[in-house]
Amino acid sequence: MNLFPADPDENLLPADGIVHYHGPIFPPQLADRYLHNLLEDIPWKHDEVRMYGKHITTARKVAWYGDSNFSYTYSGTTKQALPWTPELAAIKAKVEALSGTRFNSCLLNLYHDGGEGMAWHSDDESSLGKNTTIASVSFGAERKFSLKHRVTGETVSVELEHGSLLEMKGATQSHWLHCVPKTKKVTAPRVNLTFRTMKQGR
Ligand SMILES: O=C(O)CCC(=O)C(=O)O
Ligand SMILES: [Fe+2]
Repeated sequence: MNLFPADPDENLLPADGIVHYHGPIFPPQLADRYLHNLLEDIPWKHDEVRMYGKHITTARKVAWYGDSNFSYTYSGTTKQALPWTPELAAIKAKVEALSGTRFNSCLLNLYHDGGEGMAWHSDDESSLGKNTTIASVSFGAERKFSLKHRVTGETVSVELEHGSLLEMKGATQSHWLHCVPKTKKVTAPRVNLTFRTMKQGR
């Protein structure tokens, strides 16, 4: 739990980018319903990535949704976006209303427990464009989300609550890395949705 209610207008970063944490944006019962629906209905698959020339299958599972005819290439693999489910479309509409941004795709991540996380990275692929807004919605177990400045090494962390929204905007992806650290304390699953605006469908 965050001790103070989130202020969506407060910038969590001291410089070189904008991160707004809205806290929970769905009533708890609706957030529970979305979590169960996402766990059951999404065709979760292990992610295949190329790292240091090796083919790696991740422990966490992923799925990719978007407006029709999107394909997306990263780390040497090409993915085809699935069409929005009614629940994802509803979540997207709520996020678009709060952020004032339109999104055309979403990467879903399933962390089965605290033994799974995401390493330091930034979402700065050329397909996303510069100064893109990424809206991150979390359901299930609360996990720490950390940002680290590429040059100064300064870090900022926030606990992402069940049903919460975090926005990364402006120059954030150019100057800051982010990660979801592994933790022994968490034994329950978490689903994260990152809504993105890709430059074009192919
Ligand atoms: O799970 C999260 O909160 C972060 C996910 C993320 O950084 C990504 O999908 O690029
Ligand atoms: Fe990311």
